[in-house]
Amino acid sequence: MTTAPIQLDTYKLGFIGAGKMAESIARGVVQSGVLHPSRISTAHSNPLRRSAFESFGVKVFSQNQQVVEDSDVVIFSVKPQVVKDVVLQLQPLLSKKKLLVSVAAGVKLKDLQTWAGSERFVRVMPNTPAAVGEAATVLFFLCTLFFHCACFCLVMSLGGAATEADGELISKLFGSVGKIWKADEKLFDAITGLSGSGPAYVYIAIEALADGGVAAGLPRELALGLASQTVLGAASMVCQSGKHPGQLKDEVASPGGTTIAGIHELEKDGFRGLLMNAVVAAAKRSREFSN
Ligand SMILES: NC(=O)C1=CN([C@@H]2O[C@H](COP(=O)(O)OP(=O)(O)OC[C@H]3O[C@@H](n4cnc5c(N)ncnc54)[C@H](O)[C@@H]3O)[C@@H](O)[C@H]2O)C=CC1
Ligand SMILES: O=C(O)[C@@H]1CCC=N1
Repeated sequence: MTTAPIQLDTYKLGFIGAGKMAESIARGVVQSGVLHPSRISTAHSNPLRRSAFESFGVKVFSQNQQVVEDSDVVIFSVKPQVVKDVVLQLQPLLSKKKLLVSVAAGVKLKDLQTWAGSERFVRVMPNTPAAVGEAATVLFFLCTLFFHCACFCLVMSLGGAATEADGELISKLFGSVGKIWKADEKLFDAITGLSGSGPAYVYIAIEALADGGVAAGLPRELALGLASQTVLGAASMVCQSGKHPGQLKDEVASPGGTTIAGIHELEKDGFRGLLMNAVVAAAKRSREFSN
């Protein structure tokens, strides 16, 4: 049975779970111009959550069912602990005409498809810098085997009812709020521990760098501005220079200078190991969410 294509220029997007991740995606998508806010909806009973979305033109219903009925693409953005109940509750409305997406950490695609009674499901691991168009997003979807122009095209994997066009739609949507990658689902826990949770590690680093500036005598506002711009600049150098971060680090550390004195302190206290441990621990926690 062929899957009805979703019209790129008219489809409507709904979020089940109007929280921080949903808001970040919605803000980024609207900011990018890919979707007008009138084509986006969600539902919440909390006035603060409602006004957060209504403030940039998103329609806020009172019930999840209304969101599903109003949407062609439905993003499940509730916590992993509740996603099963939420999908099961909405299952009667999740027709094959709708493209379903989950951003929930650790929840496996096969389980999502079972609960939804639909294989037209895509797993996505974004992060909150989507709100400013700088997300790191990874996609995984099972796609049907199909022949295209007499050549054989095996996209990702077999068995799903998501189509290549569905994958292109999701790639365009999340590509509008940052960079996208595709990866096998078995990597998703590690991906979640690194890029899903990673912004929080960097926020702590920025806060600590600013505290260091204050400890060295800087006014708080100047210290925070310098810390955040330094991290933004360093990340931009890695993304744009094509150089390895180790080389970029060596380019800053002058012999007998200030930087190597600071690096020595970091290395003495296991800075690298601490960051590695954070990613590994978050990936482990993500694995705990799967059935
Ligand atoms: N916050 C982040 O940086 C990231 C979050 N995620 C994933 O996104 C999902 C949401 O995470 P957050 O936005 O951080 O959590 P959140 O707690 O900010 O948002 C979840 C929202 O769902 C609502 N909710 C709870 N039960 C509901 C129900 N039955 N029907 C409708 N809404 C319901 C809650 O009131 C809350 O507003 C999680 O699965 C998480 O793993 C993925 C990547 C990054
Ligand atoms: O902390 C969490 O569980 C979510 C998933 C990745 C980032 N935030």
